[in-house]
Amino acid sequence: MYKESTNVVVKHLVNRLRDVRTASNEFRLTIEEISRIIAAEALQDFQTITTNIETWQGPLDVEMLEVQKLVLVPILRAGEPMLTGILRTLPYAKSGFLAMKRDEETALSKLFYENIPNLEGKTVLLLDPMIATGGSLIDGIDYLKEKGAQRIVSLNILGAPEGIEAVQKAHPDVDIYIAQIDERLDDNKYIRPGLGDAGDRAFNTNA
Ligand SMILES: O=P(O)(O)OC[C@H]1O[C@H](OP(=O)(O)OP(=O)(O)O)[C@H](O)[C@@H]1O
Ligand SMILES: O=c1cc[nH]c(=O)[nH]1
Ligand SMILES: [Mg+2]
Repeated sequence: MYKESTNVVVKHLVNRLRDVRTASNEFRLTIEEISRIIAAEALQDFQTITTNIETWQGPLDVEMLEVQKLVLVPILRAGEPMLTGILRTLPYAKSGFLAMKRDEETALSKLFYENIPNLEGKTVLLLDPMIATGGSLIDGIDYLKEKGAQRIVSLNILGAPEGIEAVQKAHPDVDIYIAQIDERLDDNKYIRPGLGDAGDRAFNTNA
C-alpha cells in the first residue's frame, strides 16, 4: 500500500522545497522536518515494548517504540537529510547506507557503496526523497531483501504515479509513506512539477 500524507504542515514544507529560492541549507532542514513527520506517520502501528523507567516519583512501566527492531537506511546522497532528521527523533536507531546514482542517460541506478548492519528480524525504514521511475527504490529494496530484511517501509517526499506503481508492482509487500504525489514524469524522467534534482538542491551542486 502507499499513503500520501494529508498533513497541511507537510504540504507547506513540500512547497518550500519546490521554491527555487529555498537554498541548500534550508532545503536540507526542510527535508529533515518532513521526514520526522512522515516517520511518525509510518511508525504509528510499530511494535512497542514495556520498559521500566525511573521517574521523579519512582519506577514506572511505560510503553516505548521497539527502536532496536528498526534500521534506518538512506539512499545517498539525497536521502542523507532524511536520516539526520529521523535520528534527531530516534537517536539510538541503527543505520545502514546505500550509495546509489541514477545514470541520467539511461535512468538506471547503480550501487557504488553499501554498509548494512544485520537485518535479521528488523524493519528497515528506507529513505529516499524522490521516486521518479522507481528504479533506484526497486534496486534498493531488492538489495535489502537479499540482506534478509524482515520488513521494508519506504519513506519518500515526492513521487511520480508511474514510479510508485512500478515499486508496488515489483514489491507489493513494501509500504510507501510519501509526503506528496505529483503529476507525472517528463521526457528526462524528472518529476513534474517536482523540485529538480534533490541531491543537487540539498548539496548546492546545481550550477
Ligand atoms: O526513481 P528513479 O528514476 O530511480 O530516480 C530517483 C533517484 O534519483 C535521485 O538520486 P540521484 O541518482 O540523482 O542521486 P543523488 O542523490 O546523488 O542526487 C533520487 O534521490 C533517487 O535515488
Ligand atoms: O525529479 C527527480 C528525478 C530524479 N531525481 C531527482 O532528484 N529528481
Ligand atoms: Mg541527483
